[in-house]
Amino acid sequence: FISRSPVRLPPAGSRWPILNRLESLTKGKAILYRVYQKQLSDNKPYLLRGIFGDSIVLPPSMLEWLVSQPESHLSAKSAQMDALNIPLTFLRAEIGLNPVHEPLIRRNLTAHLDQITSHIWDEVGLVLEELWGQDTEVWREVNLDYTIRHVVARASNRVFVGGELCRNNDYIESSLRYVSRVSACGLLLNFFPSWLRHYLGVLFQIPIRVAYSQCSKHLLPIFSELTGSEAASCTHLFSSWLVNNSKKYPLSSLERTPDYLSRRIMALNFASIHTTTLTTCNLLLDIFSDRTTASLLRDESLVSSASWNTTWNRGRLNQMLRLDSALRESLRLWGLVAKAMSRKVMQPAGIILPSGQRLLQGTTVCVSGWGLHHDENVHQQPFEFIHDRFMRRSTHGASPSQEETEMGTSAGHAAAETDVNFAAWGIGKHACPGRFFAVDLIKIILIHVLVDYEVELLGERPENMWIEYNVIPPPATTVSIRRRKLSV
Ligand code: HEM
Repeated sequence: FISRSPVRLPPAGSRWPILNRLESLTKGKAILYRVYQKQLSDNKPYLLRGIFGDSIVLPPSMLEWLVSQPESHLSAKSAQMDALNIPLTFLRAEIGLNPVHEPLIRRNLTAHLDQITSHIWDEVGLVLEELWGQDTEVWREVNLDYTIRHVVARASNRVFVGGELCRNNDYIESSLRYVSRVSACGLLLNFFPSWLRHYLGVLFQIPIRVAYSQCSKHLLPIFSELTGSEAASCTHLFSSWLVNNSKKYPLSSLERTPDYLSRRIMALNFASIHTTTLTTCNLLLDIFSDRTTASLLRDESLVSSASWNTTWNRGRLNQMLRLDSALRESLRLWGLVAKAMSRKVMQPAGIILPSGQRLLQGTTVCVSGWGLHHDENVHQQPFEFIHDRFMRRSTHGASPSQEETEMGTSAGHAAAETDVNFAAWGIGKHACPGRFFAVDLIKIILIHVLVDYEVELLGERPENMWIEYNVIPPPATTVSIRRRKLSV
């Protein structure tokens, strides 16, 4: 039986929409988990009301169906554009509507990771030294979110725009301001009805415009130079791939101007800085809350340093199976996808779910990523951080082959792998294209911290914060650190 009319779905929390929205502010985790548990037995979709908008949570059994739907039926792009009001906050809708930077991330960035590993290694070392210092005697208290955010911004921009600009403080500070203003304004606009957002958007855009103009002061000359030359030469920089490929992709002449190309770099900054910072902070908090884990991971880093010396490539990073597993485990516990794989119904006639219910055009659907990642039928002790949970074959006997190591594909699950029980990167064709870069960058940051610094163990893992259905490490968390003495 297929229902042709939209069906009223059971609400995920209280029956009163307003109470439900307010509840979502503080009880997002509980609501998502409860819905998931109910869905394991009743297999029904639920209506999830939130302060930033409503969506339908599909049962885990419909995950594969969700992934298999074409973009013309269930659109990931439109859901992303709506969630952050991208046409208003990115200032130019084309950047979101025509995301040519995505194939460049998939092809060029991922293909060049081997060559850029050593640049990222150097940059992370430099910026950590600036922010965490070189004093081997005195302990100092550093704010984790602030310092890691700067490390991520510098190292990412080393690859996006090169060594000179990434070390320009004004550019990095303006980029960080741009990124946080886009997220804050994008989310805040969701408080208002859609007809009002367009008008309010003009006001909300002012601080974003100011931050962008501060960034573009630095970016425009780079793109003017690159677009003026025959072929942008540097093969390791995203900005040159963008210019070299701008004729290949369907870009209007306007979109090929330095201004639009600069805006694409800011879109990359937006995609990479928050996500990578929060993931790195979560991992650091997980590791430094447990003495044994911290010491096992440090030992692994030291063994790697002893056998690879100064060589930095992906083979080296992929061999650090313990660190790889710890990262995947931290993403499982705290992944930014508590509400995962949001998609918007595009067809005017709506869409019919496998359960026979019809959802109207414009509805947003998702799955409970939090439930999926904490399902005890899939993961034993799902609320515990077990750093070697995903450790691959070499520890259980056979060593992975050289090829498997280099590809990061030896049996088990590598941190960047997607699968139906792991939604931290999304699943299917919209799975995060920057995940291979992000994983390498996070590992490099961790190795620097483990080898170069002493970090005082945290008494217990600081509680993460829930803001509606989003979970983040507490931004005020500090850790006590000092530089390690060089062992002679
Ligand atoms: C630890 C860091 C990161 C996490 C946890 C993360 C997570 C995600 C997730 C969950 C999605 C949505 C997938 C979906 O809807 O199915 C996504 C999409 C995306 N991410 Fe990442 N990401 C990270 C880093 C990055 C970096 C460094 C870049 C760029 C270099 C990037 C670029 C993108 C882009 C362009 C998309 C949109 C893909 C599409 O819609 O087809 N991400 N990411």
